[in-house]
Amino acid sequence: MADQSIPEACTSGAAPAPEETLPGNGTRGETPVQDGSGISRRTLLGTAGATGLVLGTAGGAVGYAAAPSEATPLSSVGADMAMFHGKHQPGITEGLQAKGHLVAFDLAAGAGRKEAAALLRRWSATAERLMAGEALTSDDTDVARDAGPSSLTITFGFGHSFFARTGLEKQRPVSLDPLPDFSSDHLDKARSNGDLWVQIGANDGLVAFHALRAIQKDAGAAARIRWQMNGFNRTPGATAHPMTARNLMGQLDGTRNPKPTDSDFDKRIFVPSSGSNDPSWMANGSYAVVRRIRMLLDDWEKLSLAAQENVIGRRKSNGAPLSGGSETTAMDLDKTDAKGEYVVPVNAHSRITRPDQNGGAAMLRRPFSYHDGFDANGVPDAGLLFVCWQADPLRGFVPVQRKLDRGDALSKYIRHEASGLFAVPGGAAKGEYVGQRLLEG
Ligand SMILES: C=CC1=C(C)c2cc3[nH]c(cc4nc(cc5[nH]c(cc1n2)c(C)c5CCC(=O)O)C(CCC(=O)O)=C4C)c(C)c3C=C
Ligand SMILES: [Fe+2]
Repeated sequence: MADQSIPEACTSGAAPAPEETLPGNGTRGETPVQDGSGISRRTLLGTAGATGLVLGTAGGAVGYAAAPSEATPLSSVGADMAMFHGKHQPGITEGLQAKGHLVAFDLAAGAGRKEAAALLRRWSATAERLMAGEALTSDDTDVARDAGPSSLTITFGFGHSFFARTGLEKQRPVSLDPLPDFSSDHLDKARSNGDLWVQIGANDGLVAFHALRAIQKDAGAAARIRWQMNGFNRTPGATAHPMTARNLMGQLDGTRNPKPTDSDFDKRIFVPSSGSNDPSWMANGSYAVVRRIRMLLDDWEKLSLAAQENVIGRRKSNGAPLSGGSETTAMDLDKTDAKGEYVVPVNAHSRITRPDQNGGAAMLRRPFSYHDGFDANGVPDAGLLFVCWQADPLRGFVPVQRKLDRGDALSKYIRHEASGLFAVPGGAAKGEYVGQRLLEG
């Protein structure tokens, strides 16, 4: 298939054109740029190639301009912009970004609801500016200058412990109850959970770091970093056509992700505005399960290609099911070989994770790969920052992970080392900050 795992549904047009540049150090970022046909600039560029220069009405889209004369012309990679305001927070349905930072904070001793509200207000203002490709209002470090918005997204969530710290226990969703223990867990508590969670993604490493640093500085005395993880994916635009991303085992990973065009997508991924057990402040929100999953690459890479393909149940080259066809062909679970054995083994990861094998359980996987160096013996500390999104973790991640725990062929080659579960509220309306309905409700 020639489709990326997650369509770039929420990406707007591009950075503002030069004539939209504001005096001072900011650019006006709220208006997606459209050509006369109403097609966003991103759509046009998608056919022209992702590295082409973005031409605006006055000659070129610009990012981070101190003054028009200093504006840097951007390619579509730099100009692409996700919207901060909306029904859902950004960073859930957009395509995978090249760089990611996952960071959890704990509120400082003495910080409560008031300080948390002020922090979310600061964070939201920062996210809105940076996602629009604007500089910070004060003390900007210039790290992201010249790079444009680069599809930056900043997403905020609340962990189970946040609610007792802020006296908001009555507002804590039942879905935030701790995940069950799984027999294969090797979890490091210091790198798990946290009061607050921030996911930063961008298609430029400097833009992502700049956002991370700004978010950390905004925390001030109100919250301290509990853990931080850094990840990456293939740079969008590296291939002529969008393709499903590969992970560090070399597999196409994301083929069977739910698509925003699926009729039941919203129901599976987002909390409805009414009719669920969730508190009203979670309307249009989602639950993120975060797992740092180390890949035992030295063992994995010793396997033959055929053995690797049996572990997943798909061809490594093109992601096609072992039962035949191409990446998008439906898997034939009943197909047998000459010996009468299933061609997709009974413990193949792709067989046992399917919604139809798990009471309909589905999730949107939006991971980053990570590599944190090699140990003294040359063993890589590398794997997947597995982030999955669902309306209800008890009907998404939990049943599937239970199943994997009982007999996934992949489990010999991975180790779950950290875990988090976060309630990610719906998007902020104009003039609102993320989580306002919880903190001021
Ligand atoms: C509990 C949920 C899951 C964990 C943990 C998980 C880890 C994990 N997965 C891969 C690689 C692949 N996963 C694939 C499919 C797939 N995986 C899950 C869930 C978890 N994976 C689901 C729900 C699915 C889709 C099932 C379906 O609907 O058919 C695939 C196949 C291609 C694809 O569909 O994406 C690969 C490859 C790794 C390497 C990994 C841990 C490191
Ligand atoms: Fe998987």
